[in-house]
Amino acid sequence: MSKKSVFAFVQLCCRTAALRPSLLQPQPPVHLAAASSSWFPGPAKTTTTPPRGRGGPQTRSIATGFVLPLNAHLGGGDGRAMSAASGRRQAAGRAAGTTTTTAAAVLAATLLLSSPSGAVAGGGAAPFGGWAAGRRRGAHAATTPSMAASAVEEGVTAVGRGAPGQDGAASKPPVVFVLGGPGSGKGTQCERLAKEYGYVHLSAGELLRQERASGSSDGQLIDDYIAEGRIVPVAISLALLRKAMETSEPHSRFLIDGFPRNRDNMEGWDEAMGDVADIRSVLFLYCPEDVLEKRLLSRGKSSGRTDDNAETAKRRFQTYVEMTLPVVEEFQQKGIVPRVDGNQDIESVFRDVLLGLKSVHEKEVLDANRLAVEAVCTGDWAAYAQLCAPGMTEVLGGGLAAVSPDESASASASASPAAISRPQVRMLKGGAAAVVSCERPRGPGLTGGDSGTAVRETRVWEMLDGRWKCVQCHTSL
Ligand SMILES: Nc1ncnc2c1ncn2[C@@H]1O[C@H](COP(=O)(O)OP(=O)(O)OP(=O)(O)O)[C@@H](O)[C@H]1O
Ligand SMILES: O=c1ccn([C@@H]2O[C@H](COP(=O)(O)O)[C@@H](O)[C@H]2O)c(=O)[nH]1
Repeated sequence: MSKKSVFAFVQLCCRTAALRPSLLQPQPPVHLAAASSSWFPGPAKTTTTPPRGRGGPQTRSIATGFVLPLNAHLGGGDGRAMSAASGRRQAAGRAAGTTTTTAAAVLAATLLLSSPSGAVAGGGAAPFGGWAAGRRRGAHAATTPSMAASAVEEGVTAVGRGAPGQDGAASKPPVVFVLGGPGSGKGTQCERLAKEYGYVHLSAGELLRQERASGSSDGQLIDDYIAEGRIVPVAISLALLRKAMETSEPHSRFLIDGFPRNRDNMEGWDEAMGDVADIRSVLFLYCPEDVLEKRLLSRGKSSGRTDDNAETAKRRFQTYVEMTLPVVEEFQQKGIVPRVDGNQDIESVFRDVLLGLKSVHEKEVLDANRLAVEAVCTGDWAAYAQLCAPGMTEVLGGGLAAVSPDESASASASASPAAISRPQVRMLKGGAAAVVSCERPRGPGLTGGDSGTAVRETRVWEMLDGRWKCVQCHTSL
């Protein structure tokens, strides 16, 4: 791509950069150790920031990393908010009811044999494709401006699931278990979370029904257990779950609906998956039995499910109370169980589900933010583009000299890993957007200051097509 077309692309980015008004409403005060006024500058403040030095408010193209003047109303923070001291670089950042732990160990071996990848839990070959394959830094680093520009164009079309992981650890697939009584709304809520938040929804019950329908040799056994409202032996359900996880797109985040249902499920999971998946949360939907029964009978009019009848519903509820609730309690003692009232309209339940998953989503945003900072500090614009929304803008504080593409490219080769400090996250829009502020090393893209000092950076993130995408970045120098 020629320099001219890079410039035209950058101009287009600047013109089309549209901040969503809802994100720009003044926010209640937040506790920010330093430079709190630059945490989330309201529109009035941004328009009055005087240009300083050679540029005043500027925007850096995500394509090239070099700095351009920004004529829009976006504005930038006061570059002097960062003191040398505060800106110093800081060092980086389980058969139903009867099996035993021994059975879990046998199960683990069975799962290894049945695993298509032959992966050994916790080591050896990558068990979950992109997750254990590690980070993709370096190899993707653009080394010339035109490579960076085309990487952006590819990145823009490559956004969505399947793009590089947004998880800082990037070695274990994140999992949220979803538990609750039969008919409490687990499937309904998971479907929506999957659609809007990019999770892969794995219903253990649905996997069992599919296995039964597939003509599997376990079909009759599965049928009997389901019709009786009992819990299928863990070796079967877990092998199905594991296979589904392994064959999902790389870097998927999983919602596992209706599992683990008893202690054996739990032990089986720990044994086989404890080292290869990261349980982030156990979402629990509670609902009175009479409501559950009504829902199941109503669903039974069209579902075709052999267990959607009054008799099986009663048995399922009993199994839930005797077997599943103790599992929920165990997770609760670990402090990872958001409890949501499932006896509300679907919309209200979803709102509470999002509140329940707030800490999970906060961690995701912080991880994405860390990856973005690393990409900027190492000049890995291809990786950066994957984390940014199309038309994303960057506003830099005053006093900057533009870095040339060549400087950016050569600096990327020698850049050290980025460390961020004092990250602050605030979730917005019911959890679909967030603002993250942190301090970071200056990185290769910024010149004109003491290279040993840090800069304060505030990024606005939005959940777009199931991925966290940076829609704007303000950097105070
Ligand atoms: N909040 C709600 N209010 C009213 N009806 C609901 C609500 N949530 C789900 N339903 C309905 O109740 C029935 C059961 O919901 P859903 O299948 O999501 O529950 P589940 O917990 O996944 O059930 P199971 O464990 O039996 O698979 C469905 O017909 C669904 O449309
Ligand atoms: O891990 C599991 C999940 C499900 N079952 C059996 O399937 C039915 C239906 O499950 P839903 O989650 O309600 O779709 C359940 O009553 C169990 O019999 C299981 O054994 N183990």
